Amino acid sequence: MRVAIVGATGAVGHELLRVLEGSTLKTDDLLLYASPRSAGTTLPFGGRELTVQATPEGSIDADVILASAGGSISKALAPAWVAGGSVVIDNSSAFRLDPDVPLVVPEVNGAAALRHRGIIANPNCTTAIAAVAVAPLHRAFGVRRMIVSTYQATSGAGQKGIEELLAQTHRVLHDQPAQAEVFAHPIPFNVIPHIDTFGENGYTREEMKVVWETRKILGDDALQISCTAVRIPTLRTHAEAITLELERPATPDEARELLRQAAGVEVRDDPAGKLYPMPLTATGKYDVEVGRIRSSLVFEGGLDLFVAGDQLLKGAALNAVQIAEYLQAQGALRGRVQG
Ligand SMILES: NC(=O)C1=CN([C@@H]2O[C@H](COP(=O)(O)OP(=O)(O)OC[C@H]3O[C@@H](n4cnc5c(N)ncnc54)[C@H](OP(=O)(O)O)[C@@H]3O)[C@@H](O)[C@H]2O)C=CC1
Ligand SMILES: N[C@@H](CC(=O)OP(=O)(O)O)C(=O)O
Repeated sequence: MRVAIVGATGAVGHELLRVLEGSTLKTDDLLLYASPRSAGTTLPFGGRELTVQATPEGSIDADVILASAGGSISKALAPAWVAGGSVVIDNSSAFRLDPDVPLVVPEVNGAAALRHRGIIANPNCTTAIAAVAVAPLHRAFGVRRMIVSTYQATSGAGQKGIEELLAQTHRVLHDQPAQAEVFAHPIPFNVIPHIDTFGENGYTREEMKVVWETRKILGDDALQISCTAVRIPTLRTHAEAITLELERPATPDEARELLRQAAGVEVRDDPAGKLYPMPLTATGKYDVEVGRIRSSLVFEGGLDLFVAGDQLLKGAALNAVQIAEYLQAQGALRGRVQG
């Protein structure tokens, strides 16, 4: 099995390398690609240093391509990768809403991946993290309406987001002005309700991704969703407050019990013991933390919860590798016959 990572030097790319090292995916050979400026640099994998190459224009000789170099690269190059016989698992938003492209969170709708035509899309990070927590509740109680407020880490904007938070914080602490480049405003000691571009309905694209992509993953176009997406000055891991109106009433105990059995979820819910989801505890974890589970004061029989999930893992790299692992476990990912 030959695996390639396109965007290996980025925030998601680094995590792809780490996740692959511990993965059950049998990787005989790993090829690393990035922009021409990274060509010749090396990254550690399996005790060796692998050399990064400039991403070629055409096909790549790999069975699986894990793409995390942005939407424009995926849009331009994925058709050639597929024509060359590779299965592409794409972290960008380029193909997520394409009806011919499965949008997959393995714990929720893994079987959809089997219907791919060469490309499988990895969801938006905020969406994937919410889906892991909400899908079991949707199956059991039927979610009618879902209201989400997010607290998104700076690494959601990639490596440059991390660098901007660190550099600006240093400047602010030394009484120097912080110049915003990556984010719309200085991010240290601030929260910014603006991620991606604003649409005509007043919602941002990040917020609408949560609406569109959650419906596709849960296979429920009737689901009513509203989201407010906010950038906060953390380095890593997105948190989300989620309110659910349910078709069939659920108690917090029923929800906790259900979520304890759910794949990819860690119930962390003992407020008296100061135990609840937080970026500090969820960072580096494969499971999404879910807690603060309580009866909604607004929707009778509904629920309020708080989740925290490492968006570079479950929101990107881990989910992508889990899709490949799922395909392999189903016998749907065989090494190509080399000609
Ligand atoms: N960060 C996150 O939390 C999440 C990100 N994603 C998606 O994953 C993708 C990558 O994001 P992220 O890792 O954060 O971004 P980064 O900015 O950290 O990394 C971007 C990567 O793309 C490479 N790249 C840039 N331009 C080119 C080019 N012209 N040709 C080939 N490679 C190029 C970069 O290489 P170089 O180092 O050489 O510039 C780098 O490896 C995006 O589509 C993003 O939307 C999805 C979910 C979550
Ligand atoms: N937009 C997300 C991360 C991301 O890259 O999302 P998408 O893959 O949908 O563009 C954030 O900034 O936190």
